[in-house]
Amino acid sequence: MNIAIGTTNKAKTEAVEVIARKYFDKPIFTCVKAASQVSDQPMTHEETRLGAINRSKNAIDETGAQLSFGLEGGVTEIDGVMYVCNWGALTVSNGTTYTASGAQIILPEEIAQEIRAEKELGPVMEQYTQRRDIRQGAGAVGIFTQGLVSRQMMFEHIVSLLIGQYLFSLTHE
Ligand SMILES: O=c1[nH]c(=O)c2ncn([C@@H]3O[C@H](COP(=O)(O)OP(=O)(O)OP(=O)(O)O)[C@@H](O)[C@H]3O)c2[nH]1
Ligand SMILES: [Mg+2]
Repeated sequence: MNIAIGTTNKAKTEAVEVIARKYFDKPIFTCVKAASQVSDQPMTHEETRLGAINRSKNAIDETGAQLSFGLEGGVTEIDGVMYVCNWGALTVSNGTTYTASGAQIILPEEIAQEIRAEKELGPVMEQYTQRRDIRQGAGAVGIFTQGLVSRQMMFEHIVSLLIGQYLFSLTHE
């Protein structure tokens, strides 16, 4: 099974590879920097979801794979409180696209203010933690849960939701 992943971010590619290996026979993964066609810092659920969908569609177009995953992180606000949010999309070569969203967690106000000032969360987290490339490791979700939930774990859950929908469709068409 040829599987495309619309990113080279390790937290995302590892999440897809760990879960997909459980359900597909000898999967072959191709990671491409697929365009999200949304801003580098999506600011709503709608924009984050669209970024995931676009990545999955662009990645399958670029690779000719049978399945393709797009994973996108963003933020959203409820009553003035900012949350990090996450969306995934799985596109099948027949054109069907499944979507699912993942965990959301409050961002400290000092971080939220930086995002409202149009900075990207990844670099803001590096500044906040004085650690490089948080975005490919623990992630903001990992930092603010004291390591209980890493960014990869969070994306593994979304990938399971996507593959589950795909497997359900195979038995209920
Ligand atoms: O450290 C982080 N921990 C997180 O939990 C998290 N969730 C979102 N973001 C950031 O929001 C922007 C869009 O996200 P994003 O989907 O484009 O991710 P990314 O840029 O890291 O990877 P990619 O674009 O190479 O696939 C990027 O600045 C991400 O760094 C996070 N950064
Ligand atoms: Mg990005």
